Amino acid sequence: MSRHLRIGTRASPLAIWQAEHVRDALLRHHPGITVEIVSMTTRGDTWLEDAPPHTWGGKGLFVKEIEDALLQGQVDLAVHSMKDVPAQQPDGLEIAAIMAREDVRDAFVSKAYPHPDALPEGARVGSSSLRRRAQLLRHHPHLRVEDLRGNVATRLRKLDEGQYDAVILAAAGLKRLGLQDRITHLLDIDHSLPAVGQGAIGIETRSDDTVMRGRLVPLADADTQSCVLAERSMNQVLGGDCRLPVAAVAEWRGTRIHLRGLVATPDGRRILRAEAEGRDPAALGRTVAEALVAQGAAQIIQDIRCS
Ligand SMILES: NCc1[nH]cc(CCC(=O)O)c1CC(=O)O
Repeated sequence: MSRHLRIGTRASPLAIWQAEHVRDALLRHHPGITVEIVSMTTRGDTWLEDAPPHTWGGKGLFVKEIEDALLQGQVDLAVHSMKDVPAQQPDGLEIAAIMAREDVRDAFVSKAYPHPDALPEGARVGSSSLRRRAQLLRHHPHLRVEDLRGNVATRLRKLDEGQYDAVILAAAGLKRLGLQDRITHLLDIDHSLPAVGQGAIGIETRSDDTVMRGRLVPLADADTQSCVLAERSMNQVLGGDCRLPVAAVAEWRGTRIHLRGLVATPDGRRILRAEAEGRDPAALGRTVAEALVAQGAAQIIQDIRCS
């Protein structure tokens, strides 16, 4: 039983923060082990072409290389933002633990404008997410939503340089990096329904590594895990991933999980919504997905895939 664990992660400052967070929790729960962080560059990090993310092709742009390292035994764990993790893991791998969720909301960041309502006609808002674009345009059709890529610091720098009047980022990333002061306004969940898994950190291992799975048990947060499972179950039925305008957020309400889901056209003109409550996360996800499909969600997703 190895006492030296290697964590595979992307190299961005946020990914490193998350890997260190997992390392610190492992060291707290398992005195006597040592942990090494192995950072690697993924296709999602190096993509430079001027094509919108939903056309990049292939799911899991940010996780594939790390999963390969895990399968080949070069690392023992992989730490991901659950938002970037596809619905299905490759054979032999599984998400063994999901940690307690950070703020699930999207954050509006701007120097001149306190709120999206204050943006003038034609203002440039940076976001490469079709999900954020659609929901913003729904209420503010007069805005110009423009592509914005790079890690959190890069996106803020592009805002500061004046390339945009505002940008939208996950609150979780800003808070983890100590950049919460940059948040101008936290977007209400009903105005910007978050991405599936947003704000949650997942830890992936080899399915046959029972020792590692045992060590991860104390790091898991059962409430977050069931919420993210409900969101992912909805997404799996829809065949969605983080590049599509699909959103979902689940939360516990007493003894039941409440799940809200959304599918939109990229221009925000059509927004389908469904919600339900239940105790079984997977069944709840399917229920909400089926309610969206009944409203035409499958056709919207199909149209985007083929465009
Ligand atoms: N798509 C990249 C990505 N993956 C996870 C986060 C934020 C952290 C999180 O949601 O856990 C981000 C950046 C962003 O959307 O602002």
